Amino acid sequence: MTIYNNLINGAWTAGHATTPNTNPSDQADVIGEYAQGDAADVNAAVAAAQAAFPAWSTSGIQARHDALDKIGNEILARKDELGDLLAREEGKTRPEAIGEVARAGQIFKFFAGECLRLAGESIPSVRPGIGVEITREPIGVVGLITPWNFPIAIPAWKIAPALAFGNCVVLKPADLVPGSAWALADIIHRSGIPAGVFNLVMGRGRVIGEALVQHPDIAAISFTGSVGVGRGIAEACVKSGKKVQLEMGGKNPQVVLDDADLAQAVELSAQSCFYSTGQRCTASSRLIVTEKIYPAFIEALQARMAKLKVGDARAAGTDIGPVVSQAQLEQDLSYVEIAKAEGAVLAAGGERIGCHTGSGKQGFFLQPALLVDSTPAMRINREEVFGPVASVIRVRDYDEALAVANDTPFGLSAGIATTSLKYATHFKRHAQAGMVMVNLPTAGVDYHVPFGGRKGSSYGPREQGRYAQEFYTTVKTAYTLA
Ligand SMILES: NC(=O)C1=CN([C@@H]2O[C@H](COP(=O)(O)OP(=O)(O)OC[C@H]3O[C@@H](n4cnc5c(N)ncnc54)[C@H](O)[C@@H]3O)[C@@H](O)[C@H]2O)C=CC1
Ligand SMILES: O=Cc1ccc(S(=O)(=O)O)cc1
Repeated sequence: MTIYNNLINGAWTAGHATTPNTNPSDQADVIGEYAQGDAADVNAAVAAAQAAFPAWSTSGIQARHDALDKIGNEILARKDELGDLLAREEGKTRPEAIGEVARAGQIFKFFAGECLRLAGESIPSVRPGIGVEITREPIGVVGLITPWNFPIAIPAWKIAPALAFGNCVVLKPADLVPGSAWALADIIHRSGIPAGVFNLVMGRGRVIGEALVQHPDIAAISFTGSVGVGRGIAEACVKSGKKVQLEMGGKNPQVVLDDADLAQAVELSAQSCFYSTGQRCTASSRLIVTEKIYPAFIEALQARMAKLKVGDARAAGTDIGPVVSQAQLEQDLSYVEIAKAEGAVLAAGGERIGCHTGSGKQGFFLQPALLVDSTPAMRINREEVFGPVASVIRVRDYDEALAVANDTPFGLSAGIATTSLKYATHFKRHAQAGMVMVNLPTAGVDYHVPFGGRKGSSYGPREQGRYAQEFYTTVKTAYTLA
């Protein structure tokens, strides 16, 4: 079995132990053994990054552009192979996984361009004879902590802006999916960037993640994952004066109005609730449907769900791959039971199934679940499930739909299906979410525009696009006597 080590100061370094990376479509398939680091590895990685920072932060923008562009090109050239690895370790279908890898490549190429576009301002002083310049500088060594649901795109969308703006990086990928992060680290390592600028430390969140968050030489932490862990990280960062950026959960509403195009509303709901096995922070999990279209919508959605093919992530024709892990499968199933106990009616799916390939593979397969007649106060409508489980709430009209959509502690993404310009315009302005979709699934975002939410979903500056510079740079104001 191949052993994949950590990357510290430009050298592949063994951890104190290794963990098998297994395939959620088939637990008998072990992809490799991945290093488990410890606090000493974090200390070594941070020290290497600190040492590399003075040269990298003042290196020319052409050199940084060229390195990021080269990384992006290799990712794109290898998207099929890397996509297959991603589907194997995380359980997205192969086309979804290849799409995610392509996104990662495009992100590196976008931020290669951003190296050249970072600009300052020159402003006259209120005092005659003085010039004022406002510039952006790198912040130092950044700790990046990433989740399992986008094993290459989320590392990419944190690493690329960090490096573009002259920071050094220690990446701690999710314990469940180290393979794609390791492959990305290998590409970055071979791109020619100096030793120590980028470091990879794999291992447990409680060990590696906490050591990064507590480290005095880490200037900033960017985290994507669960609300509980995110809040703890924010508290620790505020205490120690670190900059912090969090992307956490969602309970994204999809409103369907009486005047919606029924076929379009059903398709976008099926896509955003169930594709990628519902394991996207942008997935919709609450379908808020006005009363006249409700019966036809439920019937058509059930018919659409009956056509979804659940199976091995890498098999041709699979629509919905496995749930990522046994623990996540148990969480999904338990929410179906909680919803039923609270009075919702299971109208489709919701049970664990064997693999459709008939090969006897031991995977975590769940038939996508639809719960109808649910009410806003039920736990299924308040807590993030993070699986292919959707609940439907019947409402009278647009006003009630908007109120229910906003009645959540989260605010990442919100969607509306309507043919009315009036309601679409009103919803765009009044939905309490960082991202709003009209006649589109709540999931499915571009890589070159800001990504992030409100309320309990996000904290700190936005990720992605040119807005990423807000987190990965610090502003300097310089006064010069002419
Ligand atoms: N919003 C999102 O994109 C995501 C949300 N989730 C939610 O979180 C739930 C649990 O999934 P997990 O993978 O366990 O998420 P998690 O929040 O535990 O893990 C995310 C990352 O944080 C690290 N981590 C864990 N504990 C840490 C700590 N004390 N200090 C620093 N870093 C730590 C993990 O190793 C991983 O790299 C899911 O069921 C889902 O509801 C999970 C993944 C992504
Ligand atoms: O990388 C994070 C990420 C990527 C894609 C999406 S979406 O499925 O397009 O909404 C969400 C998060």
